[in-house]
Amino acid sequence: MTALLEVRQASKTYTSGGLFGRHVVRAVAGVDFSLTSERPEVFTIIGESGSGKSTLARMILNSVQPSSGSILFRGRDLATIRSRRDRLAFMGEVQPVFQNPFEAFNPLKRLDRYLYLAARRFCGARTRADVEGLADAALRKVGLSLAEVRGRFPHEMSGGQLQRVAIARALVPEPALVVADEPVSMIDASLRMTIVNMFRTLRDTFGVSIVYITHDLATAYYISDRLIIMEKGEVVESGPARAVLDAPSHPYSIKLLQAVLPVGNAWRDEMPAEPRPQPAA
Ligand SMILES: Nc1ncnc2c1ncn2[C@@H]1O[C@H](COP(=O)(O)OP(=O)(O)OP(=O)(O)O)[C@@H](O)[C@H]1O
Repeated sequence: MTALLEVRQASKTYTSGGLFGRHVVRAVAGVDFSLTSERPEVFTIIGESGSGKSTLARMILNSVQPSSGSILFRGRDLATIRSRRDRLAFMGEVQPVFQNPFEAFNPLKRLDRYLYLAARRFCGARTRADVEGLADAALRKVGLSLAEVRGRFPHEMSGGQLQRVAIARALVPEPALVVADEPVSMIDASLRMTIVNMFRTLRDTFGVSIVYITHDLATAYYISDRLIIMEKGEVVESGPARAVLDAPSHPYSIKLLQAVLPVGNAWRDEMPAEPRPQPAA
């Protein structure tokens, strides 16, 4: 069975500066992991700022090319995706969710337009009924509906609601994989769990695999099936989430965990009920 995603010895080096001040940064160094296509999971990439998480995420999304190594989606090397048609097909299967929902949307553009555009672009929807039906179905997966979002501008929503719309937009093409780069770090702390729980629902109810990128061990512990911990571009620890976080062995992971565990425990004990997706209209 072909893997959904394979990251094979992926590395990325950035070079900046001129002839005399050349500066080389090894952002990602020889990262290996794979996600099966048989069972959806939440795979988490943990690391502090500058550890290479976002670069790795961009390589998985095919917006940054590895300097060496390769990334395969359903067995196909992303480097071979060149035509517009192939790129659209790939983007329909692998969708991003970014950190800041306020930056993801133009403040002057109504939110429903983003969903309609995704329906036309990725699903080939042409009629108004089809476009609206797809938008509504995606919004219902995150506990919203088109009636609640139609005609509204970004400033009319809270950060948490906006991030749910951003997730809904990513869900329009029914992707197999969502790559979520720090999706809750800009969200009010009281709403974070709602978003994090949503990823669990996507996995369990809608069969979507999630690559969840975070520096936050508490949410990682709560939702991840497996994880890798990155430091300076390298994977320093990997495995089933609970096993790694309950008994970290690398000095960096131990340090990370000691810094946040008391908060994580308190938070875990106070988890709110999981939000339910709404049935289709
Ligand atoms: N386009 C670029 N040009 C040069 N260096 C870069 C570029 N993008 C990232 N880097 C460098 O690569 C390293 C890894 O950055 P990256 O953004 O992937 O880490 P991160 O773990 O996602 O950090 P953060 O959470 O702060 O975004 C950093 O040292 C960063 O400065």
